[in-house]
Amino acid sequence: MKNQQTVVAVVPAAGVGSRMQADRPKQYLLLNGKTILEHTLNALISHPAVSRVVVAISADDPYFFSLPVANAPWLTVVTGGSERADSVHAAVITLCEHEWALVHDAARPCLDHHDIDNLLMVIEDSKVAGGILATPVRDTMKRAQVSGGDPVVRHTESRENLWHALTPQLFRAGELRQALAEGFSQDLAITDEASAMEAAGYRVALIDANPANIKITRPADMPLAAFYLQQISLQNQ
Ligand SMILES: Nc1ccn([C@@H]2O[C@H](COP(=O)(O)OP(=O)(O)OP(=O)(O)O)[C@@H](O)[C@H]2O)c(=O)n1
Ligand SMILES: C[C@](O)(CO)[C@H](O)COP(=O)(O)O
Repeated sequence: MKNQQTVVAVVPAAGVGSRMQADRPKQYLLLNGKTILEHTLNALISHPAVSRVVVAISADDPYFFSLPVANAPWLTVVTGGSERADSVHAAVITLCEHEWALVHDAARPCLDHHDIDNLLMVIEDSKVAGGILATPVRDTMKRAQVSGGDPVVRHTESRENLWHALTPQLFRAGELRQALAEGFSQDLAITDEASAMEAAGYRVALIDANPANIKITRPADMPLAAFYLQQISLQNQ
């Protein structure tokens, strides 16, 4: 069937980056001479399996169209929404239903092609609807007791079979679009594509991935991401 193996990257880039406390949304902060968003778009479109990219930006984004990449023939721009899931949905509805949506945070520029290769293998796995890059939790996990003052430990959570979900997350566009719509209608907290797919009853593969694929969230993440980007650049030489 047409489009069954076509992979389209979907990049939610409409956030404000409030936790970064910068003078602009974090995806437009510079790392090693380029914006975080440019690094992320390049990491995706330079992979041979990625045919094109759909990026969701905020309606009042004053930065995006000043970037050289804004005129790329392989790039489609849509208007994002109030939550990340709304931005993803706005992009996914532009795909054909049998195309594969490779959804990846704009804020994760340290993505290497080896991890994309491993994730794409789920396309051949009939036992799952898709998959996500993830890393096993390393630290002891504490549940906090919130009682108005400084947080204190309520209890220690078991970290057995506990993983950090990363992105990209890969699903058929038609199934993901439907799962997101159902999640919206049920007021689900959809913080990643897999949570919508899980709620819709699909099996989702966990693909053990490079922990360098961090989501740039707070100022302390910037020097670490700069280092990881340099390491990826050296590996690709
Ligand atoms: N309404 C939104 C919110 C977030 N995102 C995107 O989703 C990704 C992951 O979200 P997060 O790291 O939370 O980014 P922000 O929401 O911008 O950060 P913060 O929560 O600190 O404001 C980011 O690339 C962000 O641009 C989006 O496209 N649309
Ligand atoms: C999608 C994600 O990056 C997986 O860990 C994460 O859920 C995004 O959360 P955020 O609060 O929108 O950054």
